Amino acid sequence: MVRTAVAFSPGHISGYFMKVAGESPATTGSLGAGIVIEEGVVASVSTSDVTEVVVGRNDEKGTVLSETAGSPPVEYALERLGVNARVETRCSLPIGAGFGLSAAALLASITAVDALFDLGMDRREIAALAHEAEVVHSTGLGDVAACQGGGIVCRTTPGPEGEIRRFYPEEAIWAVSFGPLPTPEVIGSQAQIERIAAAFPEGCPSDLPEFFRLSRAFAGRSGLVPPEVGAVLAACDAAGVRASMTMLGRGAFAAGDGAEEVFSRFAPPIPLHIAREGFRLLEVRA
Ligand SMILES: Nc1ncnc2c1ncn2[C@@H]1O[C@H](COP(=O)(O)OP(=O)(O)O)[C@@H](O)[C@H]1O
Ligand SMILES: CC(C)(COP(=O)(O)O)[C@@H](O)C(=O)O
Repeated sequence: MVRTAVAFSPGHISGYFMKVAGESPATTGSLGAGIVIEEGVVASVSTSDVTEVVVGRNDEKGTVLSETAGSPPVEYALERLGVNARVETRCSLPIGAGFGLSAAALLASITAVDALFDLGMDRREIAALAHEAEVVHSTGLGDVAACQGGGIVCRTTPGPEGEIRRFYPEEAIWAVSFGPLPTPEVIGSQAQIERIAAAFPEGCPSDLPEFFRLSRAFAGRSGLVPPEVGAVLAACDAAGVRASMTMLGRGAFAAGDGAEEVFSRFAPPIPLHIAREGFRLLEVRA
């Protein structure tokens, strides 16, 4: 009989980050700040003789936009756990566009695998394996650490066990996306990593306006802002809207009145919500 476990993880938009290279994946990661968003990934994991991962994307109404086979980081995690399963991930945000969906897919999938196979993993073990898979595949450095909880997150030491501060503003967040920016190409380049480190701001933001100020200063100095994102940010400046670039994706995010209107001049604005909680199991069904 096929059994299925379903789990969810929020996504995460980095406003700014800096890579910290350790001797192992566990000690490698990033420092930085970002927003954990309720728009994440649901993973349904079912018993199966062979491992198969299907990556699905829906619109807000549930209509399937795309379905592709395979996810190297998720397959890596299953292999490390020594299990075979059918994994189906569902998200609505675009993949590879700076919304931390690789980390969300890993956290949701591992949480569901743990429940399905009664592996007895605790939250720290689930996060440690998700982080390892992210680092090994260069798909992320700090998103797993962030998605252990909700809110606006500031990470001052690397890894899921690092120092993390959170606060929970009520503001609505908006995003626009012009497509992916391959994370491995950026975090795998020494020149880019050095420039990013030089742009990294000191300290943690104490409120949302300060988070946007620090993120925006970082984006400007990082050399990562493509022209189409630069145009959106300039329009936000002109309208007095707090905004910055989604790291690492070709897009922007913003808060407050006016954000939706300014973004709608460039691409369909995507409404986002600041998450209150991190990854979690939803159900196990026979
Ligand atoms: N929803 C998802 N389900 C399964 N795997 C995913 C998902 N999103 C991303 N991945 C994996 O991560 C890779 C992209 O990583 P990355 O560029 O860091 O994406 P993101 O910016 O969305 O975190 C994809 O090629 C895929 O292997
Ligand atoms: C910015 C990034 C290195 C990648 O983020 P994403 O493209 O969303 O996977 C993130 O993991 C971080 O360390 O802050």
